[in-house]
Amino acid sequence: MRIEPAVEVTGLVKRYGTRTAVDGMDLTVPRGSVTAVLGPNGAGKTTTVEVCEGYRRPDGGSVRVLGLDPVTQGAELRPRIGVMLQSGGVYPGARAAEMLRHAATLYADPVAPELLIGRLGLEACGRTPYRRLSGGQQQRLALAMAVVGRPELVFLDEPTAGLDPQARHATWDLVRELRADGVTVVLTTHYMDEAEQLADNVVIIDRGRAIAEGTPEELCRGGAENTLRFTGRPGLDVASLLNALPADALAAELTPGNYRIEGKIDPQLLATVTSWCAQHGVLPDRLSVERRTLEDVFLELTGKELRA
Ligand SMILES: Nc1ncnc2c1ncn2[C@@H]1O[C@H](COP(=O)(O)OP(=O)(O)OP(=O)(O)O)[C@@H](O)[C@H]1O
Repeated sequence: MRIEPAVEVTGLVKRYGTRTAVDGMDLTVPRGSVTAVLGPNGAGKTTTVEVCEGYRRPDGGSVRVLGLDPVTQGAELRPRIGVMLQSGGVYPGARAAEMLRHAATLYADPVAPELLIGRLGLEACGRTPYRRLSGGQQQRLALAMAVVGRPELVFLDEPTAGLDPQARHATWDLVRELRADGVTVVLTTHYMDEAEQLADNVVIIDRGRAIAEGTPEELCRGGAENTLRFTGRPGLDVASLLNALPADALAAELTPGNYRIEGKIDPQLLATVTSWCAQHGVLPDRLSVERRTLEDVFLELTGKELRA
């Protein structure tokens, strides 16, 4: 028997006036997984997630969330999902702890609000009105609100954007616990390490469609196993470097001053590169042999860095 995915988006189209924000999106989120949706600014991540949450009506295609249509069956769906929006949706004068306690009363079997307040380091701001919380505190409160009802499925839109490292790790731990409890998590993120750390499944989207999907390992497996990277002055003569390398090697200046060589990276190739650098008066300020990362895959597929 086919186990129905938590989210199944097929051929989704969403327009804002004449602008097509989502243009034939296919997205499947298996139950119990953490799925990270990665994409450059404006790729359509938030719009896709908002359609799944029932906040926006699709202009085409089909969307099923926990087997339900978010538009026509929203009332049935909403109590079963948790939503953390990028911003808004909150009365600015309400106090943090009151809001969370109130949210908890709306559910049959909520998580104790005090537990979440402790876990997310919000103890100091329980009596603070929402509008006076720092950006990071507002975000952690939004996360607490999203999970307080013990949802089956949680949507987190850039949950750790702008958080300090401690709050970021607290958020990651919470996501791992949700997953261990069988909760399905869909998160959008600009952080590759977040996707690598948390996601079972990564979907890369660009210009309103999914362009690649798989586990982080699967996505990184294609192409060369190792890369050699170095940082030097921008605009080095890559064609000349390529001439010095074995025929099957690739070299590119990925972003100004950041060079990458792919191929069979062995001690001989390393010596060739450093000798080329010496001949051209280049002292790399960083030189390393690394595995291909999600960032590389992303850059190859979209031609863009996540954060410009
Ligand atoms: N309410 C709106 N009205 C008009 N255009 C919109 C609206 N919301 C989004 N857009 C446009 O739709 C496109 C997709 O936006 P969306 O916010 O879904 O992308 P995103 O991938 O979440 O981007 P980001 O990473 O910057 O949050 C963008 O071109 C954006 O300018």
